[in-house]
Amino acid sequence: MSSSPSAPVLWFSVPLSHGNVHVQGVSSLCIFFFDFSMILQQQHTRKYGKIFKSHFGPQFVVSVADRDMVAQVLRAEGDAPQRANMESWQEYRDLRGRATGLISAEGEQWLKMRRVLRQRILKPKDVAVFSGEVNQVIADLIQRIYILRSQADDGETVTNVNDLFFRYSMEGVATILFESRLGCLENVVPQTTVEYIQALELMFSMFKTSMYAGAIPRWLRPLIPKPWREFCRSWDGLFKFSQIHVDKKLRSIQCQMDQGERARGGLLTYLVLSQALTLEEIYANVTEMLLAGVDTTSFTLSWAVYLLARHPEVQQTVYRQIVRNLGERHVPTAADVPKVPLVRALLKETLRLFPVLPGNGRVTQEDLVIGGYLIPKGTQLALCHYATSYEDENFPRAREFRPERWLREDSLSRVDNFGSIPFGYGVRSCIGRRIAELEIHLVMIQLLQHFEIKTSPRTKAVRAKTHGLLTPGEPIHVRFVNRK
Ligand code: HEM
Repeated sequence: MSSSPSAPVLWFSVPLSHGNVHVQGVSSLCIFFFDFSMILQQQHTRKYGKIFKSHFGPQFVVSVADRDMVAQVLRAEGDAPQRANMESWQEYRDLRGRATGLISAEGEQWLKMRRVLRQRILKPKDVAVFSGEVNQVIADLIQRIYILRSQADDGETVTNVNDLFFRYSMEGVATILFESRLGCLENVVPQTTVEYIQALELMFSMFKTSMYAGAIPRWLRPLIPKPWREFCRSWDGLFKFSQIHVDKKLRSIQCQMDQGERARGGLLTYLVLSQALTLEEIYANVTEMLLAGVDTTSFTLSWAVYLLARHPEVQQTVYRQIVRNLGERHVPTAADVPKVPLVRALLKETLRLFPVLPGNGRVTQEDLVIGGYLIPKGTQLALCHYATSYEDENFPRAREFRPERWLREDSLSRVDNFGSIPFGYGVRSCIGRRIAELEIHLVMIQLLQHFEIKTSPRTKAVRAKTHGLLTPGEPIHVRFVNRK
């Protein structure tokens, strides 16, 4: 969009007038995607309006917390939108001679990889073929719930469900990405997987510190070496793990070919055989996808279970639809999901209330006029969809957990709603969305078929906190009670 001469120039701030821009001295951190604490999003939107400017050290960020303005920004995007500055990720990759993956790449490099990957995992029908593999993981998850319950005093409570769902999500996404099982849901988890989990934990535990490290000039690193060292160490661990599994697959494909067999398989086999990406690009992409696909899915599942336990009437309605349309024990596949629209609605409503990525980052690639303000090219934007998700204007009775609002027949629902875009929107939206949906839909159906999920005396009111991602502020404990 071209700049309008009459629009105030947001970048340099403007004298008070209608819709004046406020300069904030708060820390708006540009991390994984964009961590702009959900509390701050809401507080600042109330105080400063739906578009305001913040600064983090020398860096300025324009926050947009309005459904229509967010839609305007995302609809105006070019072919290769730029998310936010990923310099520290890039620097690590340069240092170790590694390639960038979808998250960290920009421009032509990103476009090339996205074109390849989107052919295989972007559409629901592409991932529907993984239903069988995901169901095997779900069978192990349910077994694990029986084991954990049997160890509880009341024979029903599972403590810290996120630990369980973390293992499920990791196993599920790895089954699809590596075409092999990792053993996360077994009693004794293999050592390489334990090491990966440690690297992942390290990555998240010092996320903010490491990003400060990225923002600190290099010459200061000798004085404060730890954050950068840890950042590199965690990436080393993540890359090492992916490389082990990709190489294993390579060897097995080679073996098949040596025996004159045609190698068949899923995503990884396709990537290897098509040679559309270099081997380094394959390592980088599976590393970044695994990183992006585990906590996001597990936190969402933890919240969904928490909400269902606290809203038994909603749970009962969803369960009744499952029994009516699929049966009590039918093992669902992707083809069954449209028959239970309340399960889809449950996921949308969970992500509206607890969007695991509460905001999203973009760098404008052209001058834009948003809300009457000129936003010059190169400005960093924070799209605050946590704030818009809680607006009554976008979602009537927004604080209530009402999955049915997402059903077409619901009188309060609104189609094409940019108020809640937990997977982003457009050409740079989440490439793993369909994988996450498959994993969550199928597991929610089966969990509800097997168990009634109930609060236990240990279930507290859990608040969300931001820690790079929006996470439960404390462990969630619930009872998994056998269905009669
Ligand atoms: C509930 C689960 C998930 C949520 C809420 C989620 C959300 C998001 C969001 C908001 C973005 C940024 C989109 C944008 O900038 O417009 C994103 C990007 C991305 N996600 Fe997810 N995600 C989830 C699961 C997954 C899974 C399972 C995978 C991999 C298998 C994955 C891989 C990625 C990748 C690679 C990107 C970067 C895409 C690009 O830049 O082209 N995500 N995700």
